[in-house]
Amino acid sequence: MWNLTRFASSRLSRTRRLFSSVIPGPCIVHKRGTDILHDPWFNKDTGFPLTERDRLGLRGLLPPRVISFEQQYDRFMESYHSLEKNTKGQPDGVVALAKWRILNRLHDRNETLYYRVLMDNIKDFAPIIYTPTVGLVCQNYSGLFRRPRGMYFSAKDKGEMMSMIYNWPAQHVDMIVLTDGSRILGLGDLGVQGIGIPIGKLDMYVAAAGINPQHVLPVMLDVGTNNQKLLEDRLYLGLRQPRLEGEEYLEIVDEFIEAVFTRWPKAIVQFEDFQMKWAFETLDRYRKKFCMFNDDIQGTAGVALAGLLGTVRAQGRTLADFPDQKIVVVGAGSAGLGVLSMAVQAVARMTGKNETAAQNFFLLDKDGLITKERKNLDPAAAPFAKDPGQIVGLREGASLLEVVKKVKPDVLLGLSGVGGVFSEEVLKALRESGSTRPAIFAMSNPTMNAECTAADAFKHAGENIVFASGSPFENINLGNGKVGYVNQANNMYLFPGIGLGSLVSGARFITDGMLQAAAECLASYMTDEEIQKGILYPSIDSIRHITAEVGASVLRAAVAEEVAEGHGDVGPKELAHMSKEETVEYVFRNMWYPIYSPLVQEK
Ligand SMILES: NC(=O)c1ccc[n+]([C@@H]2O[C@H](COP(=O)([O-])OP(=O)(O)OC[C@H]3O[C@@H](n4cnc5c(N)ncnc54)[C@H](O)[C@@H]3O)[C@@H](O)[C@H]2O)c1
Ligand SMILES: O=C(O)C[C@H](O)C(=O)O
Ligand SMILES: [Mg+2]
Repeated sequence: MWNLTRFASSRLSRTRRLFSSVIPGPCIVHKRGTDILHDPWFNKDTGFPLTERDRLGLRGLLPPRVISFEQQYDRFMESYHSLEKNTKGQPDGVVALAKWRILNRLHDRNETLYYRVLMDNIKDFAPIIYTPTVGLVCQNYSGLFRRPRGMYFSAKDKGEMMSMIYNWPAQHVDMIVLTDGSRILGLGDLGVQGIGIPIGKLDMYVAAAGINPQHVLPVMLDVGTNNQKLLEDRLYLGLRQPRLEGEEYLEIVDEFIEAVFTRWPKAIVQFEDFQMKWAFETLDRYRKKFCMFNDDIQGTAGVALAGLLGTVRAQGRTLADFPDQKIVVVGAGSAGLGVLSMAVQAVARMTGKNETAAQNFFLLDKDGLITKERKNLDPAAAPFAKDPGQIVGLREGASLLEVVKKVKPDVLLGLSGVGGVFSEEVLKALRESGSTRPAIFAMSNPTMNAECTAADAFKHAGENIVFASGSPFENINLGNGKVGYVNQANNMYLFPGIGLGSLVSGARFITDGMLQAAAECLASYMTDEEIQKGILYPSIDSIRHITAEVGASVLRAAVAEEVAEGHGDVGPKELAHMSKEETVEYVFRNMWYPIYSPLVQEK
């Protein structure tokens, strides 16, 4: 691990020093008067200095007193805290949506202030703009909709996308997160309402990776929905038609991809929350041609692998013992299969044997244990299908409880989207597994879809477990001063660094080596002391720091694999000559930091 000062606290003065070299130079805004006040990219509200009020036609459009950024910040936080106080005792969903609304209003009004409060309070605000509240927002999006954000391409826009892409006001776009809304978290097909996910992911890109918010683009590809409830909802804002399938579907995605990379050839596209068949198909179709990745398959895999390697260390063993871990994966979808392939590749690298690399992994889907006897075995799951004879009595379709009792696994990893499948019996059976420190990864989102709660895990599987969930839970008080630590095993620890590293290296595409480098960086980030306590991932407070390190690892892998073409003034040769520390500094230097930049040139 590199010797960098942790970025644990985000108090402003320290952070400002770190970023002082990257404060953008004066930018000239061509707008005037109320057009500026209504543009969240440039708006400073009461913070416009007098010179800018004079020269941008703002005099008289604002109350006379100029309020400092810090005062504006405090004012927002005060109103946020009074909202917290006033909504105390109300149902969780009502409170969560009220918090989302107040943040969303700021987002729509003043992005600089919004991103500063988000960055500084990421632990409190991530659960609102990201999982779990973003799930509730998507479920209610048509009713909550006030102002559009991002772009919407629908099946009705066929043939028009190349011209539509030029409707986006920014000249320059770095990061695009794209969904078709077909598998939003564990909530299923939410059609056009899924746009909340790309918005939330890109908020994390700004907060964690320091991507300039003027250079991000959330995109919804609306090809219809198969959600009957939405089709019948009079408020539903998407196309009222069943989802396109087959070639018709792919033609829409192809057209969008062509339009995007024609206008912004250097952009990175993150595919998010596509149903499994299209997640794999589109990844296969585009990954060797464009700079894109699928977060649910590839980002999740790296985060899970880092957690699995951390688990071995938490058991007091060395990483060389990883191939001996017995791991049960529940959920054979895009995320579960992504995790398994990366973990099996890691075992194959460690042991030098491909044939036996999958032997300690057990895969279940909604029909139970997947074996070679499975009828209509999905080819993507086939490499992980068990030989029914491998463990006596382990039959095709065995239930999770049977599997846990027979296999006695070290790890139970859930990516099923089904809340509560790690039942009391299953957790108690895990307790009997004989593992020195069993691990439970209840990775499905949002909270109600988690395979079990943190409290149930510690209660039924024992206090000695390692626990991680996809959505946040509070740590568990185990009494006598002992804490059951709750990790958040969420792809947010990797996707911002994968995107950023690809961007600042100017990668032509995103290779397996780059993804592996990201996972290894995250895996090696934690100290032995932290790991012994059961802490597998960094605190979300240090997300910018870990993202810079991940980004730098991805960059170095891109250079090593000769896909880096350079970024801005920095060519591939310069990238290749950078030391490890220099790559981290370079990545930091490329991060945007939310402060008001001058909107007029000094006279
Ligand atoms: N924590 C993270 O970073 C992260 C990342 C990606 C996905 N996820 C979550 O993982 C979940 C699944 O995502 P996906 O893209 O793989 O979905 P998917 O629809 O592609 O796959 C779901 C899988 O779960 C299986 N399944 C359903 N019910 C089951 C049951 N009762 N027992 C066992 N298996 C069952 C299905 O057969 C299918 O194989 C979602 O809730 C998503 O939010 C979390
Ligand atoms: O969105 C998240 O929180 C993680 C993941 O991408 C998911 O689909 O659940
Ligand atoms: Mg996702």
